[in-house]
Amino acid sequence: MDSDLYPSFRVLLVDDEPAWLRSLSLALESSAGITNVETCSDSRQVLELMAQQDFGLVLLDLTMPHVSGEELLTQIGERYPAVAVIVVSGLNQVGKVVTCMKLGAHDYYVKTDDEERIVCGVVRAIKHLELQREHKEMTQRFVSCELKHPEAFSAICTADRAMQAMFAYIEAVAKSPLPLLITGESGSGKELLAQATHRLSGCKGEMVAVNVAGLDDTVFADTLFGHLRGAFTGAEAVRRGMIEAAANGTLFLDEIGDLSIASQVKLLRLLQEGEYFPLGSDQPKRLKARVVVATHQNLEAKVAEGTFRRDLFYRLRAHHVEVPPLRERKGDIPYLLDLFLEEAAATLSKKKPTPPPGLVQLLSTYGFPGNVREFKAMVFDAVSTHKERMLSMESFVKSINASGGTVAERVPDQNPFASFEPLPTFANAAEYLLEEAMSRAGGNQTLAARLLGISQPSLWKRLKLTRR
Ligand SMILES: Nc1ncnc2c1ncn2[C@@H]1O[C@H](COP(=O)(O)OP(=O)(O)OP(=O)(O)O)[C@@H](O)[C@H]1O
Repeated sequence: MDSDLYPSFRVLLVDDEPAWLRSLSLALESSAGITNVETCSDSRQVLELMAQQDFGLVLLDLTMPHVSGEELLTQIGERYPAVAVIVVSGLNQVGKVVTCMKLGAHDYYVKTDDEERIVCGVVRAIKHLELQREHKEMTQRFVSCELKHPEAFSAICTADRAMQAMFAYIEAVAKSPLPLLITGESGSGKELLAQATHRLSGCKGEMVAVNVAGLDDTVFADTLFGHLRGAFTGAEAVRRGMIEAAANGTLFLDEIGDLSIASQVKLLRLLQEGEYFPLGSDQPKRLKARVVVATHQNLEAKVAEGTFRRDLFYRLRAHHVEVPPLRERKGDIPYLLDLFLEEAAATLSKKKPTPPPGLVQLLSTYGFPGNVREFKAMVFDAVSTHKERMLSMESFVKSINASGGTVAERVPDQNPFASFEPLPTFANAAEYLLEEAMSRAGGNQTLAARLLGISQPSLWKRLKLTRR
């Protein structure tokens, strides 16, 4: 990109009249030095162009053949919420202006307006976007810095770099009024992160958690919005909704990926309009809570298959963190083991047991489909049944085998045989592998078998063959 171009992002002018496009680009350049401009006279090409280049601002005509300006405005708003759109139309109608502003237009000008006015509006929009980009960059810079409030994350035990970066991001966006989406596998710690976000938000109210999975649409509306007395048969008293309970605090909606389409519409309207009606009331109430949502589902895939609304998805992921599964942060295993041994011993009024040598290595070979929750339950189970000073490996091996014994995927970065010339024979390679596994497992056959992803009898047979 030519650094002499202004602004740093591209500005797209869309109009079916090439003469108007030429005249407007000339005015932008001569009056305001705006040179980073692209023009497009075919509305069908707009989204394709936007997918290819970094546009920050679009000047959009409304009445065009093929795709109308209003339709484009909607699609740009959905796909590129950070891009500002200024409508420049021949239509001088208040109704049109209101519709466009509702669809998310940044500003509206009539073509007959003084050209200078339009240029000034574009300059203002560019300044606004530059500030926004600067803010975003600052936020990203925060991510690499140390935490200002590590105590907010004290309940989350981790030494993982990706987790630390996520904490820094959460610190940077915790005070934002926009929603935060927390994704990650079940049991990976999403609710703990929601609590940390609430603590950092500085909000005086409570964090109110609602698990929306399995709520039918009426129960969802009643739970969130509440109702007046007599709103429906059986509504004998006023019910305060969870939104009100979370006023000046955080409304945490868990399992958002399971929300029915009808309830998705209600949630979208709540976020768009910032107000809601308790059932049976025609008096709107304001949403005064920060909304944080979580799911273990892949929302992008759900949007693609049509079971989650695209517009709601974009609204919810104004800020987004993805919690890595435990198998991708194995370095946390010894710390979590120590924490859970301590917690289990305290809960069960026992002395904290010593973990057997090789336990961390055994656990590192396991994929933990249930993540930290599963690990915690495993440790509590082992501590509750143990009798000696040293914890037995047996309970862990049983738990792993009972869950199907998934061995974590371990693909070496490089083929270890790539540099061999000549190649070892199959028997030689197997022998070296067995020897290495036994040495790493400290002679423990159960562990060595897990390291190799084979059963213990199968390991025993192979050892017998090689030792002949
Ligand atoms: N890093 C961690 N340190 C200590 N405890 C943790 C950690 N991560 C998770 N836990 C514990 O694991 C359990 C599950 O955590 P949490 O409920 O936050 O997971 P989740 O991702 O919200 O699960 P779900 O998707 O099922 O709602 C809780 O008991 C929590 O305290």
